Amino acid sequence: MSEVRNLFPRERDDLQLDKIDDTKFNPSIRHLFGEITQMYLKVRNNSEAQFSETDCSTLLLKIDSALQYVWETLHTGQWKDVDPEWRKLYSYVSLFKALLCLELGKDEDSGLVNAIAACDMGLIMGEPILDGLLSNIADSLNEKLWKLSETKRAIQENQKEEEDSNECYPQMNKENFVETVHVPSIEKFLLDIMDKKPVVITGAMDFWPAMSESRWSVDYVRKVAGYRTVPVEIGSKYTDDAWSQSLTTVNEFIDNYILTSNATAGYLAQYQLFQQIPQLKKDILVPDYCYLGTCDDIQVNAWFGPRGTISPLHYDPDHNFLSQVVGSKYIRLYSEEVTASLYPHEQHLLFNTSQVDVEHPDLEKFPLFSSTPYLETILESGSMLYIPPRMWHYVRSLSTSFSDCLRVECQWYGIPNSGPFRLARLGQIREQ
Ligand SMILES: O=C(O)CCC(=O)C(=O)O
Ligand SMILES: [Fe+2]
Repeated sequence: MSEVRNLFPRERDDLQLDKIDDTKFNPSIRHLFGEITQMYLKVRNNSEAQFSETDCSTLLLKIDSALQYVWETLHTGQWKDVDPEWRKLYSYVSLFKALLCLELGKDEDSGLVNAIAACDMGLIMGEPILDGLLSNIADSLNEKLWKLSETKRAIQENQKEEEDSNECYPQMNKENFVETVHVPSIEKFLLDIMDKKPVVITGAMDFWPAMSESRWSVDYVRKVAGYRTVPVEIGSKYTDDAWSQSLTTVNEFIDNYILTSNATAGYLAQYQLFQQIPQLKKDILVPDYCYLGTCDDIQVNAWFGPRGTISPLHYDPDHNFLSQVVGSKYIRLYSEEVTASLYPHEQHLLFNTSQVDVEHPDLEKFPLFSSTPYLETILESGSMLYIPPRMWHYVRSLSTSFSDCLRVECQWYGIPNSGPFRLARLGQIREQ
């Protein structure tokens, strides 16, 4: 375990605390942070004689109250307005907590699991610090736990048997099919496709490591990320009242929602998993089409879930390359011009989402919907769907599915789905 412990900064200077502007904090939290930092350095330098187990527990209490205080601040007002200094503070305190968890856990699995959870909370809620240190620590610990569990693990079957799923296939009309193009040239993409129409692009993912020998099996995801904490959406769609979000480990998510038929859907949705677990990013190759815009900010979001997840009809501001790695999805597309016939929500946080349940529309309430033209496709593993900015899309998974969505020119248009996770979307973050 000492190699993981060695990843934690040892000296005050190594912590680069000068990069954090603590004048943004009130005196009590500044004082608490100073105290915690000092204690962390003592623990890190292994001054066992001076630092007993009781001291460690006291430190943990201080750390937890600091985290709680910062959490409150992070959840006040809109996510986009949160001062990055508070997020950095959250990351530092999470780093200190991770070391404490290892110390208190005495190298038992539970200590490692708690340490990973601390790092992940820092990654989800915080700002990157110290060159991705939280990510590196969590990655090393995950690998350790995976190796430890290998000896205990019974041979597990990889995939749940998918029951005969014909009835979940939609009735489709050939005339509405989205055009399919096999690896279009850059010129063709630029002149005929970009900003103009959606197309299914085949062949562009053939060399993705993620696609080789079905690399992205459930077992692989467990290996790379099993013990990592991620936000998941619970409930079939984010417009439902019963919809909520929770934080869970990838292993728990797989056990409870992917490998078990569950009455409530769980969806690891629109999440920047690759920022949190950069190792997974090596498995995908961003296609050249993504570099054609004026902006090179490419965001990769993961969508991992069982059969039956639904993303209600909505639009996003970016060019989107929805790339299907595992399984298949039914997708319906409507152009921006027909927006009025799609009855967008009036609530300001949902203005980019239609009120219509696409496959079971209430035509008395939404009469224009039935005659509104659309395109549709079943996106299969190995294909990517180009969705132009502001084109409406509805997505339902037809099997266990893993998609990566590559977004280009992500800009803040006030569209509320760019929060730490989609908590921000429904205004569940308290307004001041
Ligand atoms: O795959 C899904 O469930 C939704 C995908 C989506 O909305 C997007 O990539 O923008
Ligand atoms: Fe979308």
